[in-house]
Amino acid sequence: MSSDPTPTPTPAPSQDSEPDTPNLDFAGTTPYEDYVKADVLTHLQHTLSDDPGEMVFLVTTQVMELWFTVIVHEWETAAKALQGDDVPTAIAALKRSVRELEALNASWKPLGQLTPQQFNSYRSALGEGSGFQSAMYRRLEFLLGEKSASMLVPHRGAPRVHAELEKALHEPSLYDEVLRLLARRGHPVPEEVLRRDVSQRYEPSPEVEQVWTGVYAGDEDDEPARLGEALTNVAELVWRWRNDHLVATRRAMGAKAGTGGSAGVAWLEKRAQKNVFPELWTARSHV
Ligand code: HEM
Ligand SMILES: N[C@@H](CC(=O)c1ccccc1NC=O)C(=O)O
Repeated sequence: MSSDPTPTPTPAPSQDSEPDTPNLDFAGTTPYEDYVKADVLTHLQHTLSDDPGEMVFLVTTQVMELWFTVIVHEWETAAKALQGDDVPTAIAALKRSVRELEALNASWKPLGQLTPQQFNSYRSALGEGSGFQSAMYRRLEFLLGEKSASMLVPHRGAPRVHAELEKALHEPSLYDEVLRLLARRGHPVPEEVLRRDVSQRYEPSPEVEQVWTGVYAGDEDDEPARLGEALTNVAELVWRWRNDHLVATRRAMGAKAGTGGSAGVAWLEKRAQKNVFPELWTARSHV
């Protein structure tokens, strides 16, 4: 009734009256924070200079470290699946890693056109720091077959990192697992390849090249052929990362020596020349 003297109660600002508004009321930290650890992640940006351009250099490096971590996870999933003869699971993980490699490579954008003057504004603050000392990148290279015991040396002072890398050094690479699977499927992979010391760098073999030639000449829908194409996509995108890094470095510092103690661009050029999964490329000449 309009004559009712009782005042209309103001609606309580609770979610009951507005079912579409987000929940604002948490006793402790938000479930988002508990899951994402955004507060930790967004307070790890300790720049070393006063140059405003250093922030994006540091964050890009951190973002790339996170992508390396995801990609290593996918390749370890793929390697384990291959060990269990589960090719579809391996291919699914490799396909995810291809999208992730594309996102990784896209993150070169902010650093791709640094001038020497811009890079110099904070370069000296980096001291002897270098991406060469990235343990996660090293695990990624190890999974591709680029094994090298000397790459563990910089990590002697960090026991957890060293132990993880040492384990990765002695485990078969993703490519070793692929070749073992092909052998189990009746492809003539030589014994010396199957029994190789997996802690050593993988060296291309003419017999393995022949195996891939046979796979490529066969049914394209067969699991080995689909695996070969997924691996070729991975190889191309890793090569692209190395090349984008090389060109960014050439633009930012020319032929100066690297902070990591290498010759810089000349050293990176040599590494970018190498094909990932070499026989997947050379076999194509024989199909
Ligand atoms: C303009 C930016 C960059 C320049 C000028 C540059 C320069 C270099 C140079 C000269 C090297 C050779 C090693 C040495 O330091 O002596 C190197 C290695 C390396 N850098 Fe960078 N870098 C840049 C950005 C990045 C970023 C954003 C990452 C991401 C993590 C990164 C990761 C690496 C890795 C993993 C290596 C070792 C490569 C290998 O072992 O083959 N770099 N970089
Ligand atoms: N190696 C670079 C420095 C550099 O780019 C860097 C330094 C610290 C952490 C990551 C880096 N990225 C790649 O090496 C240089 O020689 O200037």
